[in-house]
Amino acid sequence: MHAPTKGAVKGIRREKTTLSSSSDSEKPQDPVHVFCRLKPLKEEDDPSCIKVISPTILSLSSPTEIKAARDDIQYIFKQIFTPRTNQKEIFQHIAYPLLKDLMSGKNGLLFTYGVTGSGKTYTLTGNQNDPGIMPRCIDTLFNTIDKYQTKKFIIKSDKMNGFEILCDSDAAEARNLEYKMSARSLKSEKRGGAEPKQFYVNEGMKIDGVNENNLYAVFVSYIEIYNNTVYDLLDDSNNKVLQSKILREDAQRNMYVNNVLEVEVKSAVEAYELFNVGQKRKRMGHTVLNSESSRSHSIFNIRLVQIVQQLQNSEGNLVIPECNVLKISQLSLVDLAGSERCSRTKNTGLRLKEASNINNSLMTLRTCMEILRDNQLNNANRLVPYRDSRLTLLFKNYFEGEGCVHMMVCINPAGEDYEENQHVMKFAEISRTVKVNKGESRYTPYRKKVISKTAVHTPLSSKVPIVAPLVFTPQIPSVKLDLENFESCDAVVTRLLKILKARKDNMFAFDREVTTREQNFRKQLIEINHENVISKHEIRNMKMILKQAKHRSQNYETKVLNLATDNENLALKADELQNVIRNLKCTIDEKDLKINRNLLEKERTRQKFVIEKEKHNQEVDEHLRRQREELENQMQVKEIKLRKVKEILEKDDIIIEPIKVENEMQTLEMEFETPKTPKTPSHHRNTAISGSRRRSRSAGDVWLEHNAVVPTELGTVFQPSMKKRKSITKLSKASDVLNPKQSKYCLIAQEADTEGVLETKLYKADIVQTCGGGAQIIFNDVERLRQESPTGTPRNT
Ligand SMILES: Nc1ncnc2c1ncn2[C@@H]1O[C@H](COP(=O)(O)OP(=O)(O)OP(=O)(O)O)[C@@H](O)[C@H]1O
Repeated sequence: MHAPTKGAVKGIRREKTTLSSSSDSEKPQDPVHVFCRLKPLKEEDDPSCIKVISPTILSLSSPTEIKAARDDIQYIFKQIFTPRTNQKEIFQHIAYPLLKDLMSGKNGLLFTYGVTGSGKTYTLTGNQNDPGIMPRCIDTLFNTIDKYQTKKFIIKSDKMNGFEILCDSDAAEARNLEYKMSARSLKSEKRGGAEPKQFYVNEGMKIDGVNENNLYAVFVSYIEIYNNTVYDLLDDSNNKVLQSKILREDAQRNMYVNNVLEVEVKSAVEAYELFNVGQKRKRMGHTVLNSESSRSHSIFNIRLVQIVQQLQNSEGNLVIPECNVLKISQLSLVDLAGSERCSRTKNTGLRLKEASNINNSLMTLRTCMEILRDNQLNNANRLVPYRDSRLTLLFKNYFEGEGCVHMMVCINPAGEDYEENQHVMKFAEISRTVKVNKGESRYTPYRKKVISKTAVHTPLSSKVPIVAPLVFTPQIPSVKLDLENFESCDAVVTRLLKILKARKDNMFAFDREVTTREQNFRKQLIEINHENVISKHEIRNMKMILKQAKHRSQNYETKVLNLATDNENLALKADELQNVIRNLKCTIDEKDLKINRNLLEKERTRQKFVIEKEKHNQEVDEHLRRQREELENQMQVKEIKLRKVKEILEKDDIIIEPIKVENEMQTLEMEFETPKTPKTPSHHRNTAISGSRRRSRSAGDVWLEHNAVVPTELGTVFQPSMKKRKSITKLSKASDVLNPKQSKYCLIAQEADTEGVLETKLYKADIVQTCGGGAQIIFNDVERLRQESPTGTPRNT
């Protein structure tokens, strides 16, 4: 299988050899021609999902049960062929124009696309009674070039997607070899009882306008792409299993199958036989939907090579090309495997793997078409993923380079194919809008290796001077004597004598000439011999060089092969890495999703916490408010009590000396606080607001005033009333408490905080004499005096 040949050709004057010199961007373009063929329904009144509206428009409608849910969708094609259209009409409309292009040196691609069992193989191959596109193409081609063909093996594939011309003797040798081989195989066929060959009736169609000045040779190859691997169906290497082939790019960046067998065929029968050989090797399988389903994509390739004797120049006149040129064109007929839904086919195991590979490659084809269309419509520059599948990689040149592309969409209108037909129609719709460059005739120069036997000259022969033949003169004439006439006899004898005399005179000169020539000849012989020896030596050297060159070329070939394999492996690795990248991207996406989910969760928790906090703060505030109210209530109660104490004190005529208020700005707060400790027995409990009895009693008590610090002068109104007292700063001697007159003890402590609040605490106690002669101090009251500065200035204490 070889890809279309394109690109400028070295060594040829363009104006003489190519018909167009426009740049790629200016090249005229053609859309992909998309045709549609409808397969006959099993029964005429079976429900159909297709309605033909016009020769170019059809509508696809859903089967009856879900019809209400969706509307009919219309699709446009270049031409629609109804079930009544026969194979010949299909050939004439679809393949004939491509054959014409082939004859004029342009490339063409024709492929069938559709759901499994929709009639792709039937359209392309047909059967013995009703041949399809492929056999008709071969017939028509050979009917056209019949007597203008080259002798076999004059043109030979160079195994690098190009062709070369062999000399007559090499070609004859190759023909002999083939003849012997075919005789041998014929014998073995006869012995083995080979299968009868299939033939069909050639309808004698021809293509008009063949250039009778050119010589033609046809080469065919047949490959299949099975599970994304390329195989040569005509492989003659006697291997039991077909070896996979790699795809390579030639010097003009055309894709081709490396080492594929291209067989030169001289008749339609030969070509069709080869097709049958390949067909037997093609992977077919039985599926639920088709008893003979193609499990691979198959590509039958016809390459036409023309030895161009005359060319048309830009004015349309015929001219003789300046150098030998070949015109190479090809037509690829592709039978794609059918797209299928596994749920319908119920495939398992190998069939399932095949189906997934088929669907993947068709998916890649669709993606390529979509991106191509996007690039063309929107001037985008997206990378077309040809490399994702062998199928698309092989046909890359058709979509990127030159060549007319025809696509036959095969449709089974049966209702159960509705869903799959929808996908097929969408693909057809996309393909219809993709444009490819219009095909152009391309020419390749070649060097003819013809060695004409008549023209063989040794280098010496040209040096040898042309010498006149050596003749001994004068020649002796033939004489006739008339014996009856003595006089005439005498005259003749006299003439003869003269001649003999002259010959005798010439004899020495002739002798000399002979000797000279002999010497010259000898010299020449020696020279020739010498040259011969040199030539032999040279030939030996040349042979050595040739051998080395061959060796080198073999090494290069091996290297190239290895590199190609490496390249293939790298491409595979790249594919794998792409997959890894895809998977990693998926993982990253998943992780991103997780992170986002976590962030969301965190935010939710934070909001919950804020709400909780607010709630808690409200509760604390409420609690504090309640406590404050409670304290205020207690304060009110205490104030009432204080007021009552005051009234009592006023009644008892206790004079409280007014204390001069030094700072009018100072507010005075006096607080009598009863400790909230559990109540002590009543005889120890003497508070500042206890009854008048205690007050009057205490008036006579002697106090032991214990100032732990030097108290600050408060200058307050209320002062502890201790008329009789002894002041100490340190309780160090026992006699201080053992004095029986002292019955009261008061410890004075003062504290100031940073905001200027000064608090004086009086811890009051009874001094009780113990029976052991000691004394016990029992605390029973605390008086607190708080003094606040309205300015809040801290006081020095
Ligand atoms: N237009 C037609 N007229 C008559 N018979 C047809 C037509 N199209 C298809 N058939 C028949 O339908 C059957 C399936 O067709 P075919 O094998 O060509 O399908 P396919 O699309 O190549 O399937 P697969 O993708 O599975 O290889 C065959 O028996 C074929 O003869």
